[in-house]
Amino acid sequence: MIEGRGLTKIFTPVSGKNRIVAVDNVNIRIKAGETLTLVGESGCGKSTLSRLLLLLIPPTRGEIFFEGQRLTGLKEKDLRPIRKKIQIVPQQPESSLNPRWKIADSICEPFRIHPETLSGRQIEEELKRLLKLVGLEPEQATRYPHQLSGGELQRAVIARAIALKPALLICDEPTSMLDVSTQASIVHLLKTLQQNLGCALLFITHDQGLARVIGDRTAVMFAGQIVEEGYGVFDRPYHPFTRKITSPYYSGSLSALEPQGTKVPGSCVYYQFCPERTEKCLHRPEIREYKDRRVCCHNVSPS
Ligand SMILES: Nc1ncnc2c1ncn2[C@@H]1O[C@H](COP(=O)(O)OP(=O)(O)OP(=O)(O)O)[C@@H](O)[C@H]1O
Repeated sequence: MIEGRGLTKIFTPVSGKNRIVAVDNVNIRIKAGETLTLVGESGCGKSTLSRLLLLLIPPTRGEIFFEGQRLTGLKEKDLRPIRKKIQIVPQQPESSLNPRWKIADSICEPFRIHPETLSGRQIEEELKRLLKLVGLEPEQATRYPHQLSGGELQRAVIARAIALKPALLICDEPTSMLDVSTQASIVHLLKTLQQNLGCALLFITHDQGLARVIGDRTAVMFAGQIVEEGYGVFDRPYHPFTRKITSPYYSGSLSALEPQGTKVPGSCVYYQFCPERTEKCLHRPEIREYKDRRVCCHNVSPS
């Protein structure tokens, strides 16, 4: 349904020095109705990859296809109908809702942006349906964002995101600002909605525990690259980085990675930290199929 080929995003500061390769030659594919969990530590490029797929920023290199249509290079007017089909549930619901608007107005915003979808009376009916779907009371929709809890706000944002019946819902750390019990109810809601609507879900998180709960296919990102992708990634990690982060001794932060030497330009992105590196790793590996996986490592060794 959506596919990124060779996606690369390089941010260049005004000074022109110290360019940041936020996403580095990523191939990603999400099929209709499936869930892909994208997991990786802070700063590895997860949000940048999601912004590329949402067509919010152009790739430096690479192409995006949606339902077989090549999107890169399309004019804005041609992208408009596609934008409706790819929606986001962001990390901080309050910053994506207008504080001066009632919740109902925010939820119905997509119908104003795309007036060809619904009008007048239909919008009122649809609002009632959306509120019910996400578990909000009609009375809560008459309030302003500061009058709702974090979990309620996230439900409102989800209602807005599904209003136009998207084919792909990108959830960028949607529960990281919520307490544990609210997290669980929002994850449950997203999975239920996905089943009911039949949309695909790209669930981005740095929380491995959450990624395990979401299940399905998982992609592990490190330094702008997808280093491993497939089913059962956490139970049977193939890549040394996945093995490191799934080890019971991993503290859950990149600072726990111990450099084994200095960075070598052109080497594998994990070379500096990899205890299993060999001479071959001085040359960057391509991601390749291995049994039920795609792994970016010269020394793939299933555990
Ligand atoms: N607009 C930008 N200009 C310059 N650098 C950027 C920009 N956006 C992101 N970056 C850099 O790109 C890298 C990847 O950032 P990104 O936000 O995609 O990571 P992330 O994995 O989503 O992190 P987090 O989990 O903390 O949100 C980081 O080094 C970040 O500082």
